[in-house]
Amino acid sequence: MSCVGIERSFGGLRALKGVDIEVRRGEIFGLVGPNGSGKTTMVNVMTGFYPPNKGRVHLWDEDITGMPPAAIARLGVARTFQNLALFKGLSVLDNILLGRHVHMRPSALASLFYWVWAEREEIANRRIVEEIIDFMQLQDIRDEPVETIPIGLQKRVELARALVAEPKLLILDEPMAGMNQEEKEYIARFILDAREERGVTILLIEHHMDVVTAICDRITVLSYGEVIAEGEPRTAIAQPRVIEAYLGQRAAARVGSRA
Ligand SMILES: Nc1ncnc2c1ncn2[C@@H]1O[C@H](COP(=O)(O)OP(=O)(O)OP(=O)(O)O)[C@@H](O)[C@H]1O
Repeated sequence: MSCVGIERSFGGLRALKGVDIEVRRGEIFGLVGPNGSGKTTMVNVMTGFYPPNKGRVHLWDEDITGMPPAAIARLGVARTFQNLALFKGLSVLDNILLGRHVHMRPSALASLFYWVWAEREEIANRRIVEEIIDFMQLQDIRDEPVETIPIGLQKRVELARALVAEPKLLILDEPMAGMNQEEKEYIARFILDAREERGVTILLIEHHMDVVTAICDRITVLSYGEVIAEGEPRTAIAQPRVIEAYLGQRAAARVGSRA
């Protein structure tokens, strides 16, 4: 995916001020930056939730600028959200099955050839869902109501739901938020395996710098809606502008906590 000159404002606030980002096929790409720097807004632009005010978004060779989210999802872009977006009251399995909806046919047409298609589709959907449940090691809790399992596992279910869509590009918005070290390592392993075994390109928004430097091939660092560094993770985060941006945030937090 390549984004060129992306601008996006909310009222008078310029959340993105001409951002260029290129995610190459097959890589694990990190999008980092202090709170409020524009990471989620950028992902919303990429996935069609917020069309940019200026700039173009290409998914490999196709210009997808301004396309609605459902159309972009059908082209192979899946995402998880910063805050969990699972359906309470449904089981783990049903939540994961919902991730297949991008591949389901329009109902009127499907009903015409219902018996032929429905059966074939059902088999295909089940096969991929079972494969992903295995891959994400969720067999033991597949029938549990999703709200009753621990947060770390709920995050894994969300990742599974995104993977059953068989995306070409998977965008993960802070998949490790609120996790302990062991859970973080688990998710990091799954991300690496998703790339190796399933050929998925990954864009990762992540605050844990140890994870970013361990698994990302390249990163872009945003601050106040602008790119302040990019490239190999260790080199990029060691740049003075990046250190300054993060130190500024910590200082602001200290002042805030004293007020
Ligand atoms: N829907 C919106 N309406 C108004 N302002 C918004 C909206 N979405 C984001 N913003 C503002 O745009 C700026 C960038 O926010 P964004 O959520 O993209 O940052 P972020 O880097 O993802 O932050 P965090 O790490 O805290 O999630 C912030 O100042 C935020 O308040």
